[in-house]
Amino acid sequence: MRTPVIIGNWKMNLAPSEAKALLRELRELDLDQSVEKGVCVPAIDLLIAEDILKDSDIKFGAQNMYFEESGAYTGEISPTMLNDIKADYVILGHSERREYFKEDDELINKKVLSALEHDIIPILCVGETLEERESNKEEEKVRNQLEKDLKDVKDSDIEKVIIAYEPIWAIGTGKTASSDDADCMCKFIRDYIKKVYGEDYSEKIRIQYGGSMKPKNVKELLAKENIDGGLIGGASLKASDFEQLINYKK
Ligand SMILES: O=C[C@H](O)COP(=O)(O)O
Repeated sequence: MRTPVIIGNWKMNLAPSEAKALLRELRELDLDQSVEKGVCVPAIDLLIAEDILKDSDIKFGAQNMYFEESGAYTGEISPTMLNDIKADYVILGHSERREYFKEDDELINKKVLSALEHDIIPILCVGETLEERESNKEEEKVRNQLEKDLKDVKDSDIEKVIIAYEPIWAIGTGKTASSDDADCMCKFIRDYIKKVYGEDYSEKIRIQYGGSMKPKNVKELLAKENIDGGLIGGASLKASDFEQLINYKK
């Protein structure tokens, strides 16, 4: 039985004063304890998240990191810095990082391996563009990303990874993949893990859906066999929406 996992990705939103207010609101919510939950905040908000969430069961993490531990890498944060503040997660390979910051699979793979080596849970994002979907290339695209981004990830580490299937055309657009299509791609990912790592691991690994997941569609999406949670952008910025998402079983 996989524990559902719902994570907010704040993206480049909420300056420290706003972050403080939302985190304090989140901490006061009555959230379903059977759901793993967390927020991945901008780097400048990480210390605030550590402080405000420390006695709650809401975890937190970063939206990116570099793979080296320290050095002359202006503008980056490292896995050891995330360890120092006990961050639980790091989002890697988000389509916005791939598109706007030209991150390629080789770099993402180094980051995934580094996160695992430092006991930080990587939330690896994969997904196709609209053009790729319209030409029936979504499986090819996602398989290719998985092959490259998970290269050299050991059997003993694979179940720690969370994979987020995020069709790019559904991100921030209000268009959600149908629950059947989302489930079908999450199953495709699970089957890939089964082929490479075996059935045991494929049954344990958690696969999220991301792309305009909202209180109104969360129940239907998470009722699907292969969708174990959500990576939520816009709807994670409002406490009441985040509450409804986490409490989707109620
Ligand atoms: O990481 C989150 C996804 O990009 C989804 O964003 P969204 O919920 O605003 O569509």
